[in-house]
Amino acid sequence: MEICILGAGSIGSLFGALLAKAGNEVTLIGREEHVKAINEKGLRIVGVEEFTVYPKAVTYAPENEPDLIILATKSYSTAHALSCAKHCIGKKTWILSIQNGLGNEDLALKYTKNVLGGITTNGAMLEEWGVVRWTGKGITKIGVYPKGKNEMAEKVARVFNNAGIETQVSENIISWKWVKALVNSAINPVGALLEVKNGFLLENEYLQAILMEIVKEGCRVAMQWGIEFEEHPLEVLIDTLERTKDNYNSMLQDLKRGKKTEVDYINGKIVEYAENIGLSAPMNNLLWSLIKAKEHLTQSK
Ligand SMILES: NC(=O)C1=CN([C@@H]2O[C@H](COP(=O)(O)OP(=O)(O)OC[C@H]3O[C@@H](n4cnc5c(N)ncnc54)[C@H](O)[C@@H]3O)[C@@H](O)[C@H]2O)C=CC1
Ligand SMILES: CC(C)(CO)C(=O)C(=O)O
Repeated sequence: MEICILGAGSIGSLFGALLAKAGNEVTLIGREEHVKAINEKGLRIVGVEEFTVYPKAVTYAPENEPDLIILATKSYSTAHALSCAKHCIGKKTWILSIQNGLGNEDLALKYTKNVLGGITTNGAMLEEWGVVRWTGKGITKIGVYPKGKNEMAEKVARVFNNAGIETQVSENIISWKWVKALVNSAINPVGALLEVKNGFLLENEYLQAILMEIVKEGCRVAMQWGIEFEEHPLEVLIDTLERTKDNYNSMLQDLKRGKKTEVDYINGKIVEYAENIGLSAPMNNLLWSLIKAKEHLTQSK
């Protein structure tokens, strides 16, 4: 399969490397320094598996129209990335988002109806230009966005599974995007504000109760939008905390690096969806504001 990774950073490079290793025609589209390192020395994966591949790497989307574009930028870069790559979104091209947050697939729908939604619990971190650490093996769920399944979703899942990316097809992928967003809406801002590992949020009785109330607030919004959960978000919350107890969450990592976070596309989106139907989401609103304030604090240092 001919695949473009739009936003080849941590998770995008990991998926691109595994897909290239399995013989797919992969083009990574990413930052100049990372692209230069890959073209000079190849893309090296360390951690869960260790290998080096030599995929095509460019800083600008090529003219050819791939079978699949994997959207792997941070959510705040999605709109710009799609506008830069619109010339390679052909009639046969499908776009799959493996991003956290809500709304990325809706942005892709502005360019094509061929959109797959996705979530992944694989972990990846760019260690240095050209080198990505696969920090944790997880599972990936994909499906026609917002709901449904078709031959392309099944085909992409086969290609991913053949490449060692454990993948399941869901007929209700939007519910899984919401489950991930609800879990992130609790773990990420609270862990970021307290600057603690995910495991502390689980062990501390006060914090566990607060996280559950945050998730319940988001659940009420989701259900008003007709979202039907295949697994209850509270169960996924506890499972995630147990599975990632040694992690500093990505929002805290972004703040530590003085970077923007994805809070606008997690807690911010939950507030937006609530207000669109006349509800309020006060806990998400408070966390959204606190993280925005902390972004200003860390970016001004
Ligand atoms: N890193 C991880 O373990 C996981 C990340 N995710 C999600 O996946 C998404 C990506 O996360 P990371 O890979 O960690 O972020 P990252 O910041 O490591 O990678 C994103 C890359 O996109 C590039 N980019 C931005 N705009 C671009 C454009 N217009 N054209 C080409 N490249 C562009 C950036 O330079 C950056 O290298 C986020 O939504 C994140 O929440 C989900 C699961 C796990
Ligand atoms: C699941 C979790 C919370 C793992 O840390 C994550 O997705 C993140 O850090 O963004």
